[in-house]
Amino acid sequence: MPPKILIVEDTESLALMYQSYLIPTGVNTRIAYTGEQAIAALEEFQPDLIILDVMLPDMNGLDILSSLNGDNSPQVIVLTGHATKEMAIKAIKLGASDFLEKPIEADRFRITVNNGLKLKDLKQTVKTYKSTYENGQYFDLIGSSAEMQSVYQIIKSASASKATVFITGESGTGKELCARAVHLASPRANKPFVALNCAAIPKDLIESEIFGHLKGAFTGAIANREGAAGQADGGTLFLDELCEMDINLQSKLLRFIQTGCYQQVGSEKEVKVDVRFVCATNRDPLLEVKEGRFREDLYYRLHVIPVTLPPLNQRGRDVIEIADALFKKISKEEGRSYRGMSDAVKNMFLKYSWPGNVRQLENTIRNILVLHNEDYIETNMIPALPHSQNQSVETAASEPSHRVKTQFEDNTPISSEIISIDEKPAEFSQSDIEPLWLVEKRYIEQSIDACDNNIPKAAALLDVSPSTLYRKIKSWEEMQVS
Ligand SMILES: Nc1ncnc2c1ncn2[C@@H]1O[C@H](COP(=O)(O)OP(=O)(O)OP(=O)(O)O)[C@@H](O)[C@H]1O
Repeated sequence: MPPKILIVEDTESLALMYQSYLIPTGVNTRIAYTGEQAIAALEEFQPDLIILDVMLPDMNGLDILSSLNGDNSPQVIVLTGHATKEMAIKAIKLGASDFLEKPIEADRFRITVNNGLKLKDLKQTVKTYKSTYENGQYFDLIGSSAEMQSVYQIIKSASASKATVFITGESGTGKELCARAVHLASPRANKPFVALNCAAIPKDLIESEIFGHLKGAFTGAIANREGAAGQADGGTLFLDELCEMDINLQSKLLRFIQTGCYQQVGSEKEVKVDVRFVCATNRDPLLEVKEGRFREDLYYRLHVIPVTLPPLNQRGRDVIEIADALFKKISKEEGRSYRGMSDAVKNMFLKYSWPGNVRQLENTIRNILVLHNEDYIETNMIPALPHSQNQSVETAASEPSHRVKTQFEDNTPISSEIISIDEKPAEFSQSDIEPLWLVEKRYIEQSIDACDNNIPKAAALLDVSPSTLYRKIKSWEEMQVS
């Protein structure tokens, strides 16, 4: 795909002249005559380079320059008719890659643009190089265990191809981070990465979320809207919790994957895009196929490069590496300082089973940092961690004190919230027993209520992902319908 260049210049004759200088180089250009048009084009056109006039009718071009700070920001060449040394220094300090004074001669203009594009490529290469497995980290995925290294290896091998990556793994194992790594390792890295969580979007809106809609296509469609497929053109479309997608919509998705073409809701017109698909599920996709909830042909179409993320408790010392990185990151976010953690804390982290995987570890670390001021993490600061199903209750309950302690195999007490079995209600009889799903439903509903219907917040406190709650709510609704 040719590089995209945005020319921001309010004098039409100059803008057209710059455009004509660039035509022989084969780049794709767009003109913005005002600051407002430039800001809209940044979002929509996603240029690799901007030629930016400083004096715009509605704003100063340097304000646009200073708002560009993302990793994938375009290179900027600033143009001015009244160059002062101070302004040049200011523009370079704000991140401009070069500065040209008007009137600009064609060859000089082309060389500067060409250098800017080379710099952009170099920046991307450095970024990819730096992010490729280094110090136990591959892009944003932390962990140097053999299990994770083989995941990195698969992503690397598949990076140049457009083949679909199918990620499976328990909730909280990092499927979304993995999908981002697939995108960042690929030649599409500086194009959009669009993530869509199929479980979090109501059934009747998902088609329009993926394909977009025309104004008036359904009640509430008050304007035309581009869907995720259109936004991801040239880049990567990540379909998270894919197995939750309605079976009827799966056939439209299959067609889209096969042909790259789709129709917006309410439109007959075919739209063609170039998208790489990455999808993820925490279900067993073959079981979903077997039970008729997931189309077999779609499964085989998508299941080209499978990546399985291991549960955190199968990644050896990764838990320490991730905990250390998260302590550093979250302490900064919370304005706390962090010096390190004791060996006893590391041991606890290594022995605990982490049923909620990295998400649970992240929540635990935030809890510690919010509730304690100390910068060195000791065992008494770790909150109570829930038992997972594979923990033998007997082991814990058979302690002399009849206390359920923790899941740590050395039975180290870790919390002020240790539950005493002796404290359970004495008169609990068979008639009090309710179906487990009902108890869970009531508890989740109460939790959502307590969080003023804020599902993501309730999910964080319940230590599950929001999609888990959306999925459960959906299944209860379906039970009511049938
Ligand atoms: N290897 C890792 N290194 C650092 N952080 C991680 C790693 N894996 C996951 N995380 C962090 O853990 C959290 C959960 O990760 P993510 O959302 O990618 O999991 P998931 O498998 O997609 O979960 P779900 O299936 O519930 O949607 C995120 O905040 C993510 O940044």
